[in-house]
Amino acid sequence: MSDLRIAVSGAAGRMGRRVIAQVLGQEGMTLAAAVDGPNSEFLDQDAGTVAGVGEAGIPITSEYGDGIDAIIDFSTPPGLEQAANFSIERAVPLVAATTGLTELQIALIDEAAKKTAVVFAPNMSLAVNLCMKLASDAAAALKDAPGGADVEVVERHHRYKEDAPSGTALHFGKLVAEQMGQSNHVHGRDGRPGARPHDEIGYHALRLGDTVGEHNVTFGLLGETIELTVRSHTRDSYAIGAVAAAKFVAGRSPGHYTMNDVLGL
Ligand SMILES: NC(=O)C1=CN([C@@H]2O[C@H](COP(=O)(O)OP(=O)(O)OC[C@H]3O[C@@H](n4cnc5c(N)ncnc54)[C@H](OP(=O)(O)O)[C@@H]3O)[C@@H](O)[C@H]2O)C=CC1
Ligand SMILES: O=C(O)C1=N[C@H](C(=O)O)C[C@H](O)C1
Repeated sequence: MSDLRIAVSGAAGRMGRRVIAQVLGQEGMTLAAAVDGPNSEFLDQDAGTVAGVGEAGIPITSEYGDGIDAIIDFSTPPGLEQAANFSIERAVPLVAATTGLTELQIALIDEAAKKTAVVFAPNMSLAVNLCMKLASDAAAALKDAPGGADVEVVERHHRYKEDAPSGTALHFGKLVAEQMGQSNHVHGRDGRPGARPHDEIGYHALRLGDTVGEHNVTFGLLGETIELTVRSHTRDSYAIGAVAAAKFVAGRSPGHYTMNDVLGL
């Protein structure tokens, strides 16, 4: 069987470099394109060298070319748009990992899923996706808890992160609200907001040094507390999941697929 030809979008970024390292290190997979921003200082440089894993023979460019079996996108909202438009034009399967997207950008991903197979997830890690299932189960079990259960989501990321709260934190909140019905999503608290109502989920975003990514979901009951915490120690946890997702979508029927599908959760 011929190698799976992967295009990496956001190639010179923190995540793109780790995805390139995974792609180059895997049997049955080839790096077909490495796309970065139009003004990237890394244009024309070798993608493997920039990733720190030795020459790959693929230059970083600002455009996609031919012969791509799947795109893995960890870039910026405009980078995601470019990747999704290419995916739509050529029916190339897409792994969309960029967060902080607008409704229009999400609609573009939905458009791609009509043409090809798409995994769109705010977090590609096994541990985080398993923790999401646990949070959903906990929320279902606690929805009628005597005295009610207050839910707060706290996330910690590196100082360079541009969106807040993280896409993962928002997804944790969405999953909890699907079970418990909270309609009021509050970002931080200040002043004198008064006693906490039950229909609220609070989000708190910490930005600290080089923290890779941490999420904590707390269920506060009267008399006891449950906390779920998941910590990513290296970006490889996301890159490994994204490469598994690319293998999963390649050659599959059009539609949206989840990381639970990919990871068998
Ligand atoms: N789903 C998941 O599991 C995870 C998602 N993420 C998300 O991935 C995204 C990237 O994170 P991170 O790697 O830390 O960010 P970085 O800022 O390190 O990297 C983003 C890269 O995208 C490049 N870029 C800009 N425009 C385009 C374009 N049109 N096409 C292709 N690339 C482009 C940037 O180039 P330039 O600097 O020249 O603009 C930069 O090199 C974020 O949204 C983050 O939240 C991160 C980790 C895990
Ligand atoms: O920007 C990051 O680094 C991360 N972003 C994703 C998010 O916003 O949820 C996933 C992960 O937490 C790392």
